[in-house]
Amino acid sequence: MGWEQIEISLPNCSALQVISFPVVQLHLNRTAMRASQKDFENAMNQVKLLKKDPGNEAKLKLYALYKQATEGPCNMPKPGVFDLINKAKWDAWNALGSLPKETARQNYVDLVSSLSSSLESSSQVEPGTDRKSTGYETLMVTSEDGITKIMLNRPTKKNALNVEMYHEIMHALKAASKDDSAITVLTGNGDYYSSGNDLTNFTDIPPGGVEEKAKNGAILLREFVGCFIDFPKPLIAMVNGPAVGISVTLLGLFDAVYASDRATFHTPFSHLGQSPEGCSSYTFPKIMSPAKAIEMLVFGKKLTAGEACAQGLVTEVFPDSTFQKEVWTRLKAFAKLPPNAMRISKGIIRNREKETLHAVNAEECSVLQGRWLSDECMNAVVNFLSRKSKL
Ligand SMILES: CCCCCCCCCC/C=C\CC(=O)SCCNC(=O)CCNC(=O)[C@H](O)C(C)(C)COP(=O)(O)OP(=O)(O)OC[C@H]1O[C@@H](n2cnc3c(N)ncnc32)[C@H](O)[C@@H]1OP(=O)(O)O
Repeated sequence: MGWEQIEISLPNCSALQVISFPVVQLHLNRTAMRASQKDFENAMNQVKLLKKDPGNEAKLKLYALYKQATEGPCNMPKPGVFDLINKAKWDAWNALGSLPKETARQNYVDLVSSLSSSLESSSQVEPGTDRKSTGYETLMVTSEDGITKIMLNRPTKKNALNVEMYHEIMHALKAASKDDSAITVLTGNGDYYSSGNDLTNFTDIPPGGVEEKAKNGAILLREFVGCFIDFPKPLIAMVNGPAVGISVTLLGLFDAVYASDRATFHTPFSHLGQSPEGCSSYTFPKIMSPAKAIEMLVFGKKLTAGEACAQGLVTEVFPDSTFQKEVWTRLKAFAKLPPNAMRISKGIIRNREKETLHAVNAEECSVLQGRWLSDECMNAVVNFLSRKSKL
């Protein structure tokens, strides 16, 4: 059997997003199959024509089904823990166990067919989603009525923060600090506020290896959190849905946090082999008491919006059905207040803590740099990427 590999190039490429798709010339026994060779070949051609990224989970499933359909059960040695992409592919193939080749072939055809229709219909339902609308790839930034709104705009990825998004948020915050708006609002597009750090950030390892990756990650994170510490105007979070990881920890640096009653607040750092960031090791114990902070940051307790409000992390909770209307009405009223008075008052309240916050930020980033190199962290990332675990 002859076969070759092609790679589909996708926007926002990370290592896992260039998982190879197999293209084969098959010489299969038609009579033994439920899906014919022609169906299988058509399905493989259809994959190449997909206009939207089907996502890593689907790509791994396609890879695994293709291997199972053409070679049978996984017979390769298991890749090492740091070989993230090959390990994710191996895990996906191995998970199919002794699934018969014919069934794998049929499942491949069915999966491609469902992907083709769902990707087509989702692009009809949400035109513009995930597309550049304001010069940003991962954000929608608008400024009106004295309010600059920075909206995280990767709804299909639950607004996970990829490296590009970290850079774009820093850029947007710096621009907002200088524009003529009175207040700045951060919110999410879609059903999530944010699922936190994009775990595929861990996959494209530079020539300097994982150490260099971790070092660059710590530099990026320190600069990113620093922008929140230094932001001079009232900064408000509109938490429209569940929030995870760094999107939660940063809330301690906001001046008001309004949440939908659909929102939840989850910092599963120990589960991920990681440690707190966003200055939360300092702000959370102050906001909610050390014991409550430890429940969240060490034991990964997920809070409802009501619980987060009772503990002081959230300013006020609104029913999801009226969340947008009520909060925007309030924000528009805030934005009419004299901007200089608001900026100066925020400064008096926040400035004396700034030096401490920068020191905490530096320490948290340095600790995390070490954590990212640990087996605990690597295993958690691999497990998520190979779909063995979710929060
Ligand atoms: C070493 C270099 C580092 C460089 C970066 C430096 C800065 C890092 C600083 C911060 C470090 C850590 C802080 C954190 O934020 S830790 C928290 C990390 N987040 C998670 O662990 C969440 C993982 N996601 C999930 O558990 C689930 O997706 C969910 C959020 C519970 C939602 O589940 P669902 O069933 O409703 O939806 P699902 O199908 O899983 O998701 C839809 C698609 O979105 C993708 N996706 C969601 N969240 C993430 C994520 N955090 N990272 C990457 N991808 C994510 C998911 O994979 C689906 O994609 P696809 O359709 O399969 O392609």
